[in-house]
Amino acid sequence: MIQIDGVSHRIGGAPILHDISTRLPQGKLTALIGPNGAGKSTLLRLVGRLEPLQAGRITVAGHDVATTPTDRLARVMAILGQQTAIASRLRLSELVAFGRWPHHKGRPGSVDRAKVTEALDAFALTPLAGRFLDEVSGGQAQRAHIAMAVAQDTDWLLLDEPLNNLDMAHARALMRRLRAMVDGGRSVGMVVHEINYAAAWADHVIAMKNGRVVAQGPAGSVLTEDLLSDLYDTPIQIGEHRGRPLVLHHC
Ligand SMILES: Nc1ncnc2c1ncn2[C@@H]1O[C@H](COP(=O)(O)OP(=O)(O)OP(=O)(O)O)[C@@H](O)[C@H]1O
Repeated sequence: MIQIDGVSHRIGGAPILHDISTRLPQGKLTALIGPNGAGKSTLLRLVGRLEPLQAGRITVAGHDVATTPTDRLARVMAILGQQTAIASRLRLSELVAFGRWPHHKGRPGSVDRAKVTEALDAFALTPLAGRFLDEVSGGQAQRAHIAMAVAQDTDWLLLDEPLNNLDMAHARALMRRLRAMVDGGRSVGMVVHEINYAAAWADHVIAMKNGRVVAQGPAGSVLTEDLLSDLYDTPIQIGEHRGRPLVLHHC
């Protein structure tokens, strides 16, 4: 479980997160939803220690993110943030291989190479493995970054808007893969904008607005017409497709 207790955060003096307490359950796919600027990325970055905690406490599978050594934490949790500032003169295979660093610390072995090959294959990147990042499309680069996080082979995987730039087929393939990882015992937390991906695949949903958690629980209990209409300040209807909620908001 990821436990978040009393987390508040300011950027340049401006309050961004207000006393957030929530949890991401173990062995589930958790979707963080909410309008632009709600604080989803900031919260995920604090969990993934991409930003230092200012107030409150976060533990990941019992490891306090404020005090656990980086190499220990990197074998428990992989995080892919929204802004990835990685050198573009890097081949896709090299980028994905970075995911193995916490395991081999500079001396990759056969298991590390196998995991990289597996991750490249899983995201249909094998034919592009020798290309540089600035020689592939936005969606292909996005898949390579996700493959890097998956290659890290951690119990927890945190992804900030991983569906960005992905076409329908690759988005569905990613969600199926994340679902399979969760069904195999891993835990996933992801920021999702396209609400129907949360509706179709998430077990647990955390809804945020104005730096606060406004609802949390099983997908079916959070993805209701009233709650989503309030959350996004827009009229939303909920239908049903194959026993899951289908969110209608296009007209
Ligand atoms: N570096 C920064 N400097 C100043 N304000 C920031 C900075 N980063 C984020 N913020 C502000 O913090 C708030 C929360 O941003 P955050 O990116 O966490 O929201 P979000 O829910 O992930 O939004 P989105 O869906 O648009 O990605 C926003 O009001 C944003 O403008």
